[in-house]
Amino acid sequence: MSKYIVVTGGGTGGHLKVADAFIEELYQKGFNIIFIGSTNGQDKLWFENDNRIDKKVFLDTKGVVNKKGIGKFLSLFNILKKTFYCLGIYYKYNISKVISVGGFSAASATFASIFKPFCKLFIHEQNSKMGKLNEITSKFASTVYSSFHDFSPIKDYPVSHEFFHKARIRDEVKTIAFFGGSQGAIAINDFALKLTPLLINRGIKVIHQTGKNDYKRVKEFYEKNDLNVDVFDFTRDIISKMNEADFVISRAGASTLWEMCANNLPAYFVPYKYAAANHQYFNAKDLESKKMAYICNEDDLNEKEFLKVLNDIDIKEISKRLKYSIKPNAVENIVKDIIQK
Ligand SMILES: CC(=O)N[C@H]1[C@@H](OP(=O)(O)OP(=O)(O)OC[C@H]2O[C@@H](n3ccc(=O)[nH]c3=O)[C@H](O)[C@@H]2O)O[C@H](CO)[C@@H](O)[C@@H]1O
Repeated sequence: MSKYIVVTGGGTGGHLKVADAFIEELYQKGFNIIFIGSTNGQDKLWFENDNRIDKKVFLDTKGVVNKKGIGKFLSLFNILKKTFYCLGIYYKYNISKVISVGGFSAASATFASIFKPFCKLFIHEQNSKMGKLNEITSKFASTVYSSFHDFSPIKDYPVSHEFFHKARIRDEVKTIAFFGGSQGAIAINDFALKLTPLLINRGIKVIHQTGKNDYKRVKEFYEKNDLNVDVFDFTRDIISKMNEADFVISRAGASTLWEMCANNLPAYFVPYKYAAANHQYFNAKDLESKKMAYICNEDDLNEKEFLKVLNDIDIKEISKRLKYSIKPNAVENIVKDIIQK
């Protein structure tokens, strides 16, 4: 068997974080890793200088789903062209297993795995609703892994061990964090600007991740109003921020959501309403229906309503329930399963 294995996919932090978990586990197991992503999105930022990866390929591909007419046709044609390029790589390195974490970055490498005889495709779907690419290619996959779907042989989500190691049951809300996901969320930032003065008045500490594009505006607001907030655009050390927080107002991207579960950190989710098939809402709904989270539509965000929740919340009970919502070692178990197949 070839010791080379392909990991593909990316675009946003949610996909890349899972790709990173696979890369680390495969690296620990002594595999030679080929990563295939895109020049568009954040793939290069995450993996261009990564020494665990033997070969990095960044293809000039873009998404197809939101395009129309000739634009859609050209994107599809480009993906097809790059599919043949990936096939060349698969033959050269005798690839027999491809792991896709989805996103448009994964398209060409995933199709190539379907075209190559005796090459097996494994998909990790992060969300409660399947992405378009995964929906199409899952029919050809050996196994599809998902934390939200019962067909998955392993339902735990690949979350770094440190979120489990540093988990703690919250018993009082002393610190509240605002998280906008890997790109930040203006709706959450706007809400933070209204809510933070009220929280600070109550003696609550505030942490705020704004995303790159809105950082300046938010930081200036806090400075101008003399509000002492731990504000940053993006951090590589999100675990420290999560660990310090007792309650979080957050987008419901899958990686963030499961990391908070692993850390036993209760959340008030504000799903991104334009996410494909409204998947962020359904990601959060799964937890809310088990009384492990709150959900608020971004158009309904209201400080008074939030403060009511804050007065009534049994933070300890929710935090305790979260402890049983996810188990560690998901990526180890998935990789073991892939190796056996
Ligand atoms: C707008 C959109 O379509 N977002 C999608 C994207 O979200 P997004 O890229 O925001 O993904 P997630 O919330 O799943 O993951 C973000 C990752 O970045 C990390 N992080 C975040 C902030 C920070 O300062 N530092 C840091 O390291 C988080 O800990 C997490 O691991 O992919 C997810 C997984 O497919 C989907 O569920 C989301 O719906």
